[in-house]
Amino acid sequence: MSQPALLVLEDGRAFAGTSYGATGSTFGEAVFTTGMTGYQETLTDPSYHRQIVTQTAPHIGNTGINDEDDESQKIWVAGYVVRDPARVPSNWRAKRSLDEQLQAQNIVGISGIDTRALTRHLRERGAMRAGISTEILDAGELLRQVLEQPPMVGADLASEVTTFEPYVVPAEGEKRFTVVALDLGIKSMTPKRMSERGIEVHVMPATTSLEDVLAVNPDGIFMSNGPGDPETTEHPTTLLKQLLEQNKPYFGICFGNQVFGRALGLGTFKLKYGHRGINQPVLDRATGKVEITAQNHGFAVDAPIEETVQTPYGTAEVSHVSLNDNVVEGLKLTGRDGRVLAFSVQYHPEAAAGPHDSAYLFDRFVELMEGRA
Ligand SMILES: NC(=O)CC[C@H](N)C(=O)O
Repeated sequence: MSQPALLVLEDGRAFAGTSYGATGSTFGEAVFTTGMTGYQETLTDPSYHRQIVTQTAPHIGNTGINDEDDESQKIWVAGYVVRDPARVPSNWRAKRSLDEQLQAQNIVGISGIDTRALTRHLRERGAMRAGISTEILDAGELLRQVLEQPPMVGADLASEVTTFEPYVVPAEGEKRFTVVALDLGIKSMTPKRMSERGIEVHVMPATTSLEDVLAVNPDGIFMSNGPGDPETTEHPTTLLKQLLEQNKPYFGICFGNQVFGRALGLGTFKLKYGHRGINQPVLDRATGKVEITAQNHGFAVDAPIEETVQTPYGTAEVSHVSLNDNVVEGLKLTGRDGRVLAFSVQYHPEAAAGPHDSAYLFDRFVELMEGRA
């Protein structure tokens, strides 16, 4: 049964609506995503841990929930904000409604609010802490609790989403390469995209030691997407520095781009409201081609776009930029031998959900390993 629900932002702006999914109270960073489709992949992306996600698309839930498209074992968003939920889901793969799935996983949501006004507010004021409740309908009291929550800046969250035990995703067809994928919040489509290319992927916990990485004799190293502030990635950053020192080819996605930036000595910083959606234009600076990409990031690498950066491992440069706001969307490192050693992107070539324009990056990783095999 739907009940009254309240959403309060940390600056006091409040939206009254109707409960969606589970009842109760929840807190997190309020962000918005512009994806018209792909809500199942969004909800189950571990990078959304501790975030209250607003969908700018007004109709959500139309295709229900299926048993194939989850990007991890569960829904990670802290809360969910939808304008107008589908009353009757309809899709040949649907097994249940989104509302039922949110309830089953105890995810508190709110519907029936003006998500356009909320999005415009977040664009103007920036992503901020928020709370949704069906129990505390007094805005002042809910605000008091919102202000007690920890901010996203400084949040070390990879340890809360990473796998406890290593596991192997076998290569499809003939095995060509072995890759260690450090799981900072990995989406299941990422190892799949590698295994399709003959890569045996050893997914390992975020705290894995250099010895344990080298024990499987990897041809390449991968670091995944993940939640939280990249300034807290001390262990993965140190590990990556050691692996670059040993000339191990590297590919990183999203958090893996930020870890790479930090390993190269660059800084990271929080964007005002981030990039989230599956319609984000990115320029490949080497080819001049534009890709439409899937994105979900609130932080970015601080690097000079027109200049190269000298690092202990070779020369680094910005390979991709956002065409919306010029934010760094990719990095490339040319090793001391003059060949590309490592690269990463801030966006999501695994495209789950999202357009497949950037799938070539997985091929580029294969080429990188071929060149160094
Ligand atoms: N999807 C991700 O890997 C996000 C990385 C990081 N947590 C950010 O918000 O920028």
